[in-house]
Amino acid sequence: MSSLQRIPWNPALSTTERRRQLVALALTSGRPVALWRLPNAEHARLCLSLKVDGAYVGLPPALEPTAPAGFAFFPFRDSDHNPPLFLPADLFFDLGRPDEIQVSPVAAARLPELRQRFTALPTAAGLPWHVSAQPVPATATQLEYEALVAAGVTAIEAGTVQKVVSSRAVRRLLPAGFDALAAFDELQERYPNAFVSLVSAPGAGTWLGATPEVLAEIDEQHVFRTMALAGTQPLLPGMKPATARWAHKDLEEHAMVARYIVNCFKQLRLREYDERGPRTVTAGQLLHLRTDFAVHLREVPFPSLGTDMLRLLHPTPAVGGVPKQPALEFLRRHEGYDRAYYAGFLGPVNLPDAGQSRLYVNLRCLQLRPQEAILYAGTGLTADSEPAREWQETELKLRTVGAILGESAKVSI
Ligand SMILES: C=C(O[C@@H]1C=C(C(=O)O)C=C[C@H]1O)C(=O)O
Repeated sequence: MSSLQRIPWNPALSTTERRRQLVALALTSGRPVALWRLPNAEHARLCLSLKVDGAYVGLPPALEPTAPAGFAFFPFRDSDHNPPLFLPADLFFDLGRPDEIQVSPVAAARLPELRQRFTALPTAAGLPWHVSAQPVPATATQLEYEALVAAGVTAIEAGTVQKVVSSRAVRRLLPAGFDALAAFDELQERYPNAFVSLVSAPGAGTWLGATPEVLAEIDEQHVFRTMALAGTQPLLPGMKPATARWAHKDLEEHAMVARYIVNCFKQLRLREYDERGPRTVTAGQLLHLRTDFAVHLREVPFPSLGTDMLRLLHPTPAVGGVPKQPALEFLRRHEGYDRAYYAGFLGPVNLPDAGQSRLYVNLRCLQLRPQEAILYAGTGLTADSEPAREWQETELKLRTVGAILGESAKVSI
């Protein structure tokens, strides 16, 4: 367990400049950095790792309070191309407490050197964000995406799968003068109830997003939570979430995710969970159906519940399908591109304190490249899916993170 030590810190810089220079400290020395803002929180937090290869791990992180503190960044599918990352918290900065910085024993031992490097950093230079070494993914045209949806429906009709979540990538030019930190701030402002993140790591590249979906969290009250989030419609002017009506297809798609979560609890022989929903929630300009699950960890003798559930849950049928393996196999064969960290999961583990972890599904996100952004979106398919409507749903989902790119052009290939 890495016990962080609080150190008073008062450089002659504003909070925003402190954040920027900490990011610069990481990036100019080839190190990973993560910046995030929890739903409905006022301030963002930042975690920086000193050891680059300490970051590469195979398994999803352990969430017990005794496990290392850091930031998890996991791909949709574990592969050499997209390594699962865990960024140990060597430096932890809470923008709500800008006059202190928390350091691991490793960082504490190197403080004089770190302070010196920090002070010597230029303040106006561009930031050398990490760029993924993987090729830019193939992007589907409307025709191609609709053919993928049709293939999914055929697989459902044939009984190979009950549900599968198809997705696609889109390339957009970055607007002139694009600044990833300013974009992060814009996402915070636009989406107060989303988990907003900006992660840059060697091997993974740089990812920015605002997701509505909790995968696994343990809060300060020792409550484990997860959710089924599936079923989507646009939030139209004058519409109230409480009176939204849902199509049979959405209810069915949602029920499959909720049932999957209940099955994960069953596999662990845990009966003491609280289930609420489904109810309608807003996520940007969209409405979703959501069922919340909670377990009071003080009331069940199950200290590893968070860790075990995380391993069973990912990827849930909100982003993969049912049954899991045939759905993943369908996607591997038909989807035609590498999702990389889209639909993976990310978030702080044992931060800001031991016993608190918050992992989210990496949705409504983009990958940053030097001149362009790659945006990702998917839709759950059932037997009733209509290809043109599913395309339209991906267009709507792309607007969440796409909003920060303004009217920037699509990259035509
Ligand atoms: C796959 C995405 O979203 C997921 C799929 C949803 C659906 O099919 O209705 C809804 C929310 C998310 O669980 C995405 O945003 O790319």
